[in-house]
Amino acid sequence: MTKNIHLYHTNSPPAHMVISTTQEKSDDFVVLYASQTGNAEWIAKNILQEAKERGHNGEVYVLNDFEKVSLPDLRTIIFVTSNTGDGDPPDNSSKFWKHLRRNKQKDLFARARFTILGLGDTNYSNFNNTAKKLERKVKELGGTVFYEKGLADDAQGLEAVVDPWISNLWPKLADVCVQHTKPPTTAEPTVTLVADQLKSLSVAAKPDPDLPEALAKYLDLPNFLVDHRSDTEKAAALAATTPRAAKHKQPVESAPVDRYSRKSRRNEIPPEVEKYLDLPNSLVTRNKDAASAAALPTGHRIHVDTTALHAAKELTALPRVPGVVCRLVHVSNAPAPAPSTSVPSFVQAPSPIVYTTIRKARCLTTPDAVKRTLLIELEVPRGEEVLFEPGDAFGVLAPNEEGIVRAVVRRLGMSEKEAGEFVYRVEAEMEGGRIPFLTNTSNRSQELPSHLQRAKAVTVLDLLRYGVDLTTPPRKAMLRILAEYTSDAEEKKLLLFLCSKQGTAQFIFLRDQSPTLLDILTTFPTCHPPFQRLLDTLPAHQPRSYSVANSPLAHPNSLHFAFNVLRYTTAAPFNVQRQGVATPWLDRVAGFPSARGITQTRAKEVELGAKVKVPITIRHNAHAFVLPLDTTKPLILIGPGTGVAPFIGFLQHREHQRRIRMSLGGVTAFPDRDARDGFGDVYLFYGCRERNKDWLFREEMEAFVESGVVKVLEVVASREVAMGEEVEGRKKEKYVQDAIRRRGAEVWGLVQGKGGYIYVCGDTKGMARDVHDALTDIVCEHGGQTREEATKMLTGWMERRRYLRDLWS
Ligand SMILES: Cc1cc2nc3c(=O)[nH]c(=O)nc-3n(C[C@H](O)[C@H](O)[C@H](O)COP(=O)(O)O)c2cc1C
Repeated sequence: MTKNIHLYHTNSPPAHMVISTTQEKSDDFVVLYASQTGNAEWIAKNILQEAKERGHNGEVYVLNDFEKVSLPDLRTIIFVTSNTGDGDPPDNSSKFWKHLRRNKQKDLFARARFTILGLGDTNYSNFNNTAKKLERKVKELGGTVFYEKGLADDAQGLEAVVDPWISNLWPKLADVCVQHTKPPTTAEPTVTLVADQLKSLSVAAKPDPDLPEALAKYLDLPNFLVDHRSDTEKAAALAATTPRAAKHKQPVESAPVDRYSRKSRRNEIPPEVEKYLDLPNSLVTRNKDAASAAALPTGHRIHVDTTALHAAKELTALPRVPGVVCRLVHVSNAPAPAPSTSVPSFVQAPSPIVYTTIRKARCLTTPDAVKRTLLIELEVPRGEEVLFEPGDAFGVLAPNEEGIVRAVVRRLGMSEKEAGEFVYRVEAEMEGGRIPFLTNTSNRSQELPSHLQRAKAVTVLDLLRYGVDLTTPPRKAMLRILAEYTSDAEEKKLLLFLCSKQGTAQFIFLRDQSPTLLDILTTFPTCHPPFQRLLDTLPAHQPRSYSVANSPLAHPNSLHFAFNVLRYTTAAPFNVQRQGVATPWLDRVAGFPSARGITQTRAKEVELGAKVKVPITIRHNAHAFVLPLDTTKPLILIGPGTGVAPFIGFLQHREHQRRIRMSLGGVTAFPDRDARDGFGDVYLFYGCRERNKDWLFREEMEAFVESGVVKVLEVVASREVAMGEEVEGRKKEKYVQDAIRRRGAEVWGLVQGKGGYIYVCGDTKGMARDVHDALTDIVCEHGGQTREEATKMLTGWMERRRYLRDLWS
């Protein structure tokens, strides 16, 4: 049902009777957002909340809910949109975009003044394509821009653009939209630093046992903040500045240890109680994880250079403290959840979750390869139907690592019982003077972040395992919230510094260290946020997407996929071990030995039978990264590393199509052609580091060449080439784009002469751009076009879906 939001002052005529003038202020506004992984949603809701605090009336909707407002009647719109795929709009705006494509109303936005905040990533060549496209479209349909769009870059940290863009939005919004109440004075826009307080931040000389060796040499540099002081020294320094805070920060050495304190009670059961534990109805439960508690990860301390903090007299441009949104309500009569390996029901997936089993796992690289790549074959259970075609992807719903989950629980001071047995409901907060997002109070749960809206009976452990992202570096808003719960004045100041203008460089430096939530909490030991407050700002935990590497014609009930196991060490001098979420989990559940003890050769296969369940959700290809229907079209497949995985599916498919046609005696979908001529040439460009270590799918590729499915296979190995090495007077090829350039005349002939299709798949960092440049060169050289014409031609191929890319970073 269409809901008309109020567009005019109460004594104004209804919208459809009013001829708008550009000067006239609208009574309210809407924020329309599209978000794939939650950033745009979070920002959109925060914009609305702050606007309300500033006296504006407004509402927020996901773009696919556009029918809840009447688009032609909207007067002031703030769009916030991210991207997915190759500059494509997020899934939750697909209906809206379809509506725009079909729309016949040329003046759909004639009354609207609008602005756009785009969230993108410069690792992708179509940077912020959706925001740019949206702006063009809304202008075409009559909309006028009231504030220049902002294009934020996730590669640099969204905040660098988002924060100033939002700050500058307010006066512009006030020009076009009525402020019904006077905005309250915003709390704490600036923190003034007292010189004396800053002294306590200087570096002391005692080495920190946690400090990576490589860092030691920096310790004597002024202002490199690694705090080596003992707790006594710290407390003394603190007492000198803030007597109240010092009370909370007793030096460990001098504090009497109260073994019955709330804190020690959690991990230690007094011996006198121990003997009663096995009695039925004992009030104290044995902490089964007590023994392993010591083995939980402790988190890494992050490092911050405080030179700029010392130089600053004040901290400015601090984000406002985000509003309280989530409340955790204990559902007292709910039964404790049974232990389960299934994904909790509150988790929303784009398609129904299917529990597959791992049938086979194979390591595709040798133990000395730089990356470790696994191929996993999942079996879809009988009775479940998973329809897919080569080029589709699916999401794996892996939980956050259990050790990190438990360590966060411990760090937040929750007991095992509170976290694992108590059942909670996540509700939208109603109290504390918060201004609700929605005027219609009947469906308050919509104010919650989408990923928590169905959390009606959950445990804290399940929220931490499947609900929230614990590994993405924190947003500034998160640090701002954490500052509110930090008792030590120095730590608090440092948190505020990191979210301030003066701390911009250090915030970027912090992101480069890829800290997890646990690392942040470890770095700021006096920070004790309530768990529900973290729910307000932690991003949604996401299924991890993988391309299907098989054809349903070859393996109808299986899904194969290949991936690099993500484990790495951060750049020197930090050298911190990090790992991804889903790939180490898959590595473990697939039954391989741990990464440290890799012994298997690339040939080793693990047959697992039906032991392990992997929950998946199919994501159909929104951007048509699938084979063309006409099999006579030539294919140019470019996929270095695991980017080749979908092409293995393509080629299996082609192989089976050929077999089927042959077995039918050459009867094709195009009866005028003989089956043998019914398939276009296939060129496969593949890149690896060293052929004998990480040439993935080597046997398969060679077999495709043998059977004639692939006409040309080019394999380029980047680490087999020394700097500037030449062969026959030419630079030796290192990357796929080098081989593409060498075969430029053929590529041009296949695409332009025979209507061929180009597919590019893989990691975006540079590769997609380099391949794009090589293709531009080919069009110039072999097609006789200028660079500008070549760029236009490639854009045309993209629009006609003859040049397709499936990229990730
Ligand atoms: C699979 C994937 C594809 C993406 N494609 C693009 C792209 O083509 N262009 C771009 O500017 N940003 C791209 N991005 C970056 C997102 O727009 C950016 O990370 C944004 O912050 C995500 O916001 P959201 O959580 O609201 O979806 C992509 C991100 C992912 C994960």
